Amino acid sequence: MSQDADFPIVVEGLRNAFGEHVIHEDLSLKVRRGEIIGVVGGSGTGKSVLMRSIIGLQVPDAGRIDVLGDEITAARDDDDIDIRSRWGVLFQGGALFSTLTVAENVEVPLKEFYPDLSEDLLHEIARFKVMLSGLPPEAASKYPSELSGGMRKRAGLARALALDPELLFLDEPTAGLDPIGAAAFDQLTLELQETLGLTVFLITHDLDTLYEICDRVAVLADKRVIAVDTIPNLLKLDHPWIQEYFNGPRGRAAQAAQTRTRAAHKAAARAKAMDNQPDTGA
Ligand SMILES: Nc1ncnc2c1ncn2[C@@H]1O[C@H](COP(=O)(O)OP(=O)(O)OP(=O)(O)O)[C@@H](O)[C@H]1O
Repeated sequence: MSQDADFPIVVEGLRNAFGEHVIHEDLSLKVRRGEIIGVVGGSGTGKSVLMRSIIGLQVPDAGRIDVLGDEITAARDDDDIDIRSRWGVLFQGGALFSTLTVAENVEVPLKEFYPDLSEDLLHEIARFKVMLSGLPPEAASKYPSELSGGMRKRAGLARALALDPELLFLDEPTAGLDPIGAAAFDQLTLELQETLGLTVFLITHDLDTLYEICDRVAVLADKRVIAVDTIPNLLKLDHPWIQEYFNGPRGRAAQAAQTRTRAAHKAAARAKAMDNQPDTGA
């Protein structure tokens, strides 16, 4: 299999700086097809700048980025990136157009990439994406200001899914959500990844999200990705930030919560299996 089939995102030797302020130096990262990769790091370590570089919104000073086999860093401008329709992005805060309804927001990328679609088909696709994002049908005709924070995130997700992307970029999707809303959003992300076969690049500070749904976690520190691995393997590393992050009080609480969730799932599965046992009358 070719490299881009196995790794839809490949970043090599990336350098980003704003004036004297160097954000990334010789940063490399390979994202595997079909995984949910969590991207973590202290505030200001450049997680969003990395995402913006990958989707061509930030031109790096050096390095090479390939997405789905296309060299993003060779593109002259945004329109030169032919594969923009193959990814969807949920920016921090949703970045919805406030003067458009949720359905109209979802229709924006559809109209851009498929200008010949009929109005009826546009509406139908938008309604389907709204439903896929777990919003009630009536949300389609609402304006962003009429929605709760959690519903706005889902509306942003509906727009990110508009073009049936292969890659989904999520920038702090659970930030600002209550724990129940955050857990529901995590499960939605997992379901979408499993049913649509998405590769998900997920920037987060949310330890529960990392434990619950991420296959691997990339850690940004010292201007580069210092490790990419499963959480159990990251815990074996003795980097101070990794230890403080995953083994600090919040990290341990998230780990304990995951153990409890797994135990509850196992108990439920056992109970279900018992219910399905044939009744021998004994
Ligand atoms: N357009 C810009 N001009 C100048 N500096 C910028 C620009 N964009 C980002 N930066 C700086 O780059 C650094 C990394 O920013 P970025 O938003 O990627 O951090 P982050 O890791 O996503 O942080 P957080 O977790 O707080 O969201 C910050 O110091 C930020 O101020």
